This record gives sequence, C-alpha cells and structure tokens, in this order.
Amino acid sequence: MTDFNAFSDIVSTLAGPRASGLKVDNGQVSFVLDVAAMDAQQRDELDARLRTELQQAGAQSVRIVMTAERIAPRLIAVASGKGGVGKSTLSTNLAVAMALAGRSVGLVDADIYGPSQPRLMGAEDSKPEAEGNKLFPVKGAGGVPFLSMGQVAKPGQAIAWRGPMAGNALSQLVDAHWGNVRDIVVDMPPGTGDIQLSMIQKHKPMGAVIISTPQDLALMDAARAIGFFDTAKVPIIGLVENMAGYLCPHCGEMSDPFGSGGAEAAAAELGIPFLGRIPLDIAIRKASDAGVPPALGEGPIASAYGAIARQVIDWMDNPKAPPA
Ligand SMILES: Nc1ncnc2c1ncn2[C@@H]1O[C@H](COP(=O)(O)OP(=O)(O)OP(=O)(O)O)[C@@H](O)[C@H]1O
Repeated sequence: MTDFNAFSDIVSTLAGPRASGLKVDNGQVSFVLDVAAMDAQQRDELDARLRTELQQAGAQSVRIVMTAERIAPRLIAVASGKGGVGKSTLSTNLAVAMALAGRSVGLVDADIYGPSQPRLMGAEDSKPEAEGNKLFPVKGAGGVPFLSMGQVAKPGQAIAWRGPMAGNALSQLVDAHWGNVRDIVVDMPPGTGDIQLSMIQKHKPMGAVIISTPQDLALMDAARAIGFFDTAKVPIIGLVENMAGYLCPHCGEMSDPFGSGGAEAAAAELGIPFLGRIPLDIAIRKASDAGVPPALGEGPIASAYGAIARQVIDWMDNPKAPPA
C-alpha cells in the first residue's frame, strides 16, 4: 500500500466525511476537517488520534485545517458603570473558572484606560506574535489565551482615542488567531460612553455581566450600565456584587464597609439575575497583583468565582433573546 493510501485509510476511518482535500507531499500530510457541531473535547480528541495514528504510519508532519476555526468565537462582555469596582479582576477569574469548567475560553482586555490583564494573567513579559496584521494570543494564567490593549497601544496613547479608533483596536484583538477558542470574555472599559458603544456595536457580545460594589452610587452606575446594554440590544446575563463584606484577618469579625446585599436587591428590582457575591478580601488583591488568579486556588473565593462561571456557562448554552 502506498503512503497515500495508508494515510487516506486512517483519515477516513477516524474522520469519515468530515475530512476532505487530503494531500501527501514528502511525508507531509494535510487535510481539512469539518468540526462543526463538535464540542472542544471531541475536536481535541479527534485531532490527537488523527495525529498519533498518522505519525505512527510514517507521516513526518500533520497539518489539520479545522473549518470551525472560521466560526467567530462568542463574546461575553464584563462591564461596570464606573471604574475601580473590580471588573478586570472578575474578568480574569471568570475566564479562568470557565476554563477549569472545561470551556475553550480566551480573554480580551479592551480596557483602554487601564489595561491590567497582562499583570492579572501573570504574563507581563509576554508579547503577542503576529502574522501580518493578525495577532497570536499569549498564554496566561490557567493556560487561558489572552490579548490586551496594553500589548497593542503605547501607555497613555489610548486615552485620546475616539469611538471608531477604540472599535478598530478591539477588532485587532478579537479577530486574532484564536484557534479552538469558542468563548471570549471581554474586559470592557468602565463606563457607558461613546467608546463603549462603538465597541459594542462593532463586536456585538452574546451577553453582558455587570459588576458593582454594594454602594448606592455604584449601584446607580450599574443600573446605567444595564440600561446601556438594553439600548444596545445586548442581553444581560446578570449582576455580580464585589467587595461585599470584609472579613477582618485579625479579629475574624465580618463588617460591611460598602454595605452588603445592595446589588442583589437592585438586581431583583431591575429584573435581572443575581450571579453572586465576592467578599472584600485582601488575599484577592495580593494574588491578583502577583498574577495568580484566586479562581485557580481552593476555598470559598475560588468557589464563588466557580459558581459565577457555571451560571455564565449555563446562560451561554441556553441564551436569552436580546431585549426587544
Ligand atoms: N473582592 C475584592 N477584594 C479585594 N480587593 C479587590 C477585590 N476585587 C478587586 N480588588 C482590587 O481592587 C482594585 C481594583 O480592581 P480592578 O482593577 O479589577 O477594578 P476595575 O473595575 O477593573 O478597575 P478599572 O476601572 O481601573 O479598570 C485592584 O487592586 C484589585 O486587586
């Protein structure tokens, strides 16, 4: 049997009609694989089996072009009405917790005012490579690939951007070589202005997670963010309350510097799901600053992020219609 026939047998046995365009050139095997309607695990398993068996049969190299790679990943926006409420920290930990739950997930840092994901993902020194204009995401904490505005814009430069420029910069991050990534968490710039609107209009996210602290003013801002996504016809997945309740590391007493439960009450009033509460905990800031997302650890904080991630995953698997 010629090499071609041997390789062809393996490919058709394992992939059947999903495979097409088999080429063999000097031991280099290439073909197209239609992976539509397969989940990430099935795709990865099939990919691995094909490569192993072809190599065992003598292939020097194997190139598999997956057609589903052309399907654009789905975006989940993480947004806040104002800065400093923990939006970037939630974005990192949501992406990491989704990856731990088995999702093929990436992260885009669209926060042009203060891109912090390279630090939060523990990959400040990694720079993305490019093929022409197209970037390759960098591997961050928990193996989650990510791209950040901080990697494509000079510090301080983006502050002067107008909406269309911000929208184009976001395109560079979203239209990158995401490979098998199916879901991308997008850390949005805080607020509800022109910049955010341009980004949303250009890259319509599948849904939005809003984060707020329990304070009245922060909640008013969160309500504005919810109204903003309603107007842009992007469904709200739910509201997360951050910095709720402070557990004193010295005396063990729980106090509520910003109040507590306000976001849950506000979510009920606004008719949107409440996704959970993350306490104010110095360990979150320390781990985040060190580039080790707390979602990777164990204990109540990791569980809280895990529970939020599960609800986001459930929502993505059963999405709600956008607001009429
Ligand atoms: N639950 C928490 N407990 C303790 N510290 C937290 C918590 N959440 C976030 N922080 C800390 O608060 C600061 C602000 O968080 P983060 O950068 O995530 O906010 P942001 O809303 O994205 O801010 P910005 O608007 O500047 O982008 C960071 O130092 C972060 O480590």
